[in-house]
Amino acid sequence: MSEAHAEDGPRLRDLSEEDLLDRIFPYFVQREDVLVPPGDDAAVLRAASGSVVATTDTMVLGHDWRDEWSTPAEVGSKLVTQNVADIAAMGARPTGLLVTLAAHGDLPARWAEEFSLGVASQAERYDVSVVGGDLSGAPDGVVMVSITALGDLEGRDPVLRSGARVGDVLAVHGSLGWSGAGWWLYAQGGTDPGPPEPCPVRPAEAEPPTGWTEQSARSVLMWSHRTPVTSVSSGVVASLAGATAMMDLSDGLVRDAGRIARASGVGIDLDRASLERDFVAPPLTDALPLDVAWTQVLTGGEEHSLVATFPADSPLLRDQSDPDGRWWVVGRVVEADDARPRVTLDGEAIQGQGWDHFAG
Ligand SMILES: Nc1ncnc2c1ncn2[C@@H]1O[C@H](COP(=O)(O)OP(=O)(O)OP(=O)(O)O)[C@@H](O)[C@H]1O
Ligand SMILES: Cc1ncc(C[n+]2csc(CCOP(=O)(O)O)c2C)c(N)n1
Ligand SMILES: [Mg+2]
Repeated sequence: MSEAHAEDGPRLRDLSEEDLLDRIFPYFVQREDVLVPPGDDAAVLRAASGSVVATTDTMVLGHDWRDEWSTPAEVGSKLVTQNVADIAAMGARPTGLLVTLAAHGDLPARWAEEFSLGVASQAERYDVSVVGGDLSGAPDGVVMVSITALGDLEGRDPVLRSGARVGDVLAVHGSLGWSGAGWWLYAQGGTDPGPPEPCPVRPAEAEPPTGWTEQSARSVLMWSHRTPVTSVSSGVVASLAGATAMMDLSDGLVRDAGRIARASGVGIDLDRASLERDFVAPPLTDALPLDVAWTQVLTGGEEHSLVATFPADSPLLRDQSDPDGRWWVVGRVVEADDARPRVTLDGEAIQGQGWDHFAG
């Protein structure tokens, strides 16, 4: 909502913290495991299984989003997905979110409200309550938003990065490279051509549609960049099916698979033919040159699909019944070899390693 800056209406500096919270609290629906809702010094949540999964993720204006590209609601929605994906990647379900907004006083109060609305609607998608947060001022021009997410393993063991074993296969749930491709299109100076008719859906939501046009392909990729999605139920299913290691894909397949490989003391060899058949495909190849489509599949960030390793004979890999989409095998776990990079493609080194916050 870049227009919000031009809008009349109060700025944050015109409101007390209570005034702003009074505008924000009504968006947040409390689920039954919330014993003390937002408004006291801290919230109280039921911890049914006796352990709490906890993670946090932050976004900064200019570094993680641009107001020309993303509405405040889309920023809120993406922040929720980033955090929920980390909970899902442990094989847990999210139970509570704590939301922090640190902003300069000239920010329209409407920005904070629409951001909160985006948080609330994406929290609804993942069936998780917003149980509190924090407000802080910031220097001119600075807007930073952050969520701390809590989750419950419901009695399951957590799925760590360190459990991959030689002989396992590496599989991906959801899309690869769509968000990174959207970012690339924006960075090229592109604008979203607008929702195509009929609006296509992403693979985590339903069957991948066919019949893309360049316009519908560009639009869905740019949309995926603004509002990526993850699947909590698929993380739980993977855990129940015996996933040996799991992560959400935030910094690209090669870098994140490298994290599993390092934590597990193994190597991972990606399979070019599988990636080409199942991922270097429409809509990516309708909107991007082929080499860019490959780069985004291998290294595009902010996808928040899940990547996991499984024993090669896991029945889940042949199961196509999950309405949230299936797991696609993209590689295999091999012995670590000091003479080769941790992650290879058909045994060869890969150009480009994915997103790093400080190196860019
Ligand atoms: N400033 C910090 N202090 C303490 N621990 C940190 C800090 N930053 C990150 N960590 C921890 O380091 C680990 C890796 O962090 P990282 O942010 O890369 O993981 P992630 O949340 O899966 O990634 P992403 O932010 O890309 O989704 C996590 O366990 C995280 O809690
Ligand atoms: C304006 C702007 N510039 C660059 C990017 C790209 N970007 C930012 S963070 C990230 C990786 C995931 O971060 P994290 O590990 O914190 O989840 C990527 C690929 C963007 N979204 N907006
Ligand atoms: Mg993660």
